[in-house]
Formats: sequence, C-alpha cells, structure tokens
Amino acid sequence: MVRLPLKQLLLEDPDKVLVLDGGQGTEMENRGIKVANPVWSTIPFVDKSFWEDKSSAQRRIVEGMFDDFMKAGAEILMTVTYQASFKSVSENTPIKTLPDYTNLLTKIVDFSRECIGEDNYLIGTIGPWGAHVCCEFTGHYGPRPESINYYEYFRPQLELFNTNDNLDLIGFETIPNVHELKAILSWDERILSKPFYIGLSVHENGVLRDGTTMEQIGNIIKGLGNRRNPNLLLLGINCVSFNESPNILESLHRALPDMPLLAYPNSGEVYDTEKKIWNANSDKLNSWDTVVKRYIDCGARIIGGCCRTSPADIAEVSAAVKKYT
Ligand SMILES: C[S+](C)CC[C@H](N)C(=O)O
Ligand SMILES: N[C@@H](CCS)C(=O)O
Ligand SMILES: [Zn+2]
Repeated sequence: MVRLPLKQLLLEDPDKVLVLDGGQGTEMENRGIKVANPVWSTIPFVDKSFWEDKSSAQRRIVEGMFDDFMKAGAEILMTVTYQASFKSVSENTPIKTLPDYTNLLTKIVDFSRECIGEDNYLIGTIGPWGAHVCCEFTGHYGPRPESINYYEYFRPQLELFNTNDNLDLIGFETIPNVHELKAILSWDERILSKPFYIGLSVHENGVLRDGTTMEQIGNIIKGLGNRRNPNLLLLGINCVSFNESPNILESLHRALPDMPLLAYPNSGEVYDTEKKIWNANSDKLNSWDTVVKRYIDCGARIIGGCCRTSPADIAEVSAAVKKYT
C-alpha cells in the first residue's frame, strides 16, 4: 500500500492536515444528475447502465467530479453512499435483497477507489438514521429516539465497510440526535473494526440539532473512559453553517481539548426538505482562509466542504491548509 494507515499518519505527523473533498451530492446535481429522490445521491449507481456502460453519461459525471476534487487538492475523498442504507435502497429501488445490496455497495466502493487511485484516502460515508426520513437538520427522531434500533439500521452498510480494504476510514455524517450519537459511541471493535469518525449536525446557534450542547457531548465522550472504541479517530461537524462553523468547532475543542477534530461546513445555504432545494440564508461573513485558520488552531486534522461546496471551494481550502501548516 502506498499510503500510510490513516491512524499512523495522524499520530506520527501531528502537523498534517488532510484536505477533504466537497459536497458530492450537490456537485453531482450541479453536473446534471437529478438527486431529488428518496435515495438521493445514490441514484446513479442503482441504474444498471452505470456498471454495464463504462462511458455512460452518469459514470463520466461521477468520475469527473472525483477528478476535479483531486485537482483542487483533495487527498481524502468519500464514497457517494450517504443515503445508501439497506433500508433506503431496498424500500426505494429495485435492489431488494441483502446479497444484491452488498454487491451494489462493493461495486460503489471499488469504483471510488479506482477513481481516486492508491495514494489518496477513501472514506466510506454513512448518513444518519434521519437521512431516510429527511430530519438530519432538525434532529426530530420521533417520540422515543432512545428506542430506535440504530444498529439494525446501520448494520448492512457497516459490515461491508468494516471488511472492504479499499476503505481507510468510516464516516458517520450529519448526526443530529444525541441518542444516535450515544448508540454509535457504544459500539466496540467487534461492531466498528475500522477507524471511524463522527460528523455532528449542529444548529447555527451552536447546539446539536436536538438541543444537546457541545459541553454535554464532551461529557458523554469523556464518560466512556476505557469503553471508548480505539477506532474513534476524529469527531467534528459537517453540513453546518459556514459562518458559524469556526465558533462551533471552537466550542467542541473547549469541551474535548485532546480530540482530533474535523470540519466540513456547507455553503451556508439552507436545505428545504420538502422541495429538496437549497435556499440562500445570510451572506458569507468569512472566507475559507479565515475559517480554515481557525479550524487548524483548534485541532482540526481533516478539513473540506459539505453540501453546495464545489471544487473551487476545495481549492481555497487547500491553499489555506498549505498556508497555515
Ligand atoms: C444532506 S441532505 C441534503 C441529504 C438529502 C436528504 N436526506 C433528502 O433525502 O432529501
Ligand atoms: N457526504 C455527503 C454529505 C451530505 S450532508 C455529500 O457530500 O453529499
Ligand atoms: Zn451536507
């Protein structure tokens, strides 16, 4: 293997900050793939022609997207599997059985590795339980969020990601609810046997979407003691307000000063879950240069962009990372 194992890289090179890619689902949409559907950005992979015709238009779009993020400086990239849980896929596409699902996910992971080559790192991304009911920006998980069987929901995707050597890291993204967070944190190395991170979905007022404070999250993690899964490499924020993201990351850093962090905010636009469109919010008060510096100052080791950020944004992230490391 050309690249060092990620855990080793983060430990042995404490000044290294990895540049992540940008918002894949929305970038695919910019390039002509209609992602407004129940499996969202997984949609092109469900079409047989994606695999049968290597020059299909959709395949070229996804390859072009990976290429442009790498040209912009990304050195750690994601599989497009945010809304590819077994539940989402089997309820909304012709892929109904576990073997067919496993086959699909394996093809997506292996294709992504081919796109990014052996030098770059690959993250197997897993959206939250709330993604399939579109409540990752509210955290409203119904009357008894503590009773949801999160493991059952994640297991098929997780088991495949654990064992596929093309993946360096598993990424739980946009987690908005503390019960879901606690469930993930309770899983030991038998369930999560590969390095992983958790990206929190945080309101612009600085609390998790369900109201949990960063201080409370810090206490939950500290309270794990020696039950903490050693594969938890990073904690951070994703798809959060661009303007507020440095303040939010700083509050997470105050709560957990020794924790390696990651940050990939969205463009600042706000998602309309009914119409599946993005609406302008407030003007950008900061530049990537400013936010990246503040992320690095509080211990960020992976920095990139989430929804509605493009290769042009990642080029700015990359320039700032070079400047401040
Ligand atoms: C991060 S959001 C834009 C993903 C899409 C959402 N869960 C939906 O289904 O519309
Ligand atoms: N990795 C996903 C995150 C959605 S919030 C994407 O970029 O589409
Ligand atoms: Zn996002």
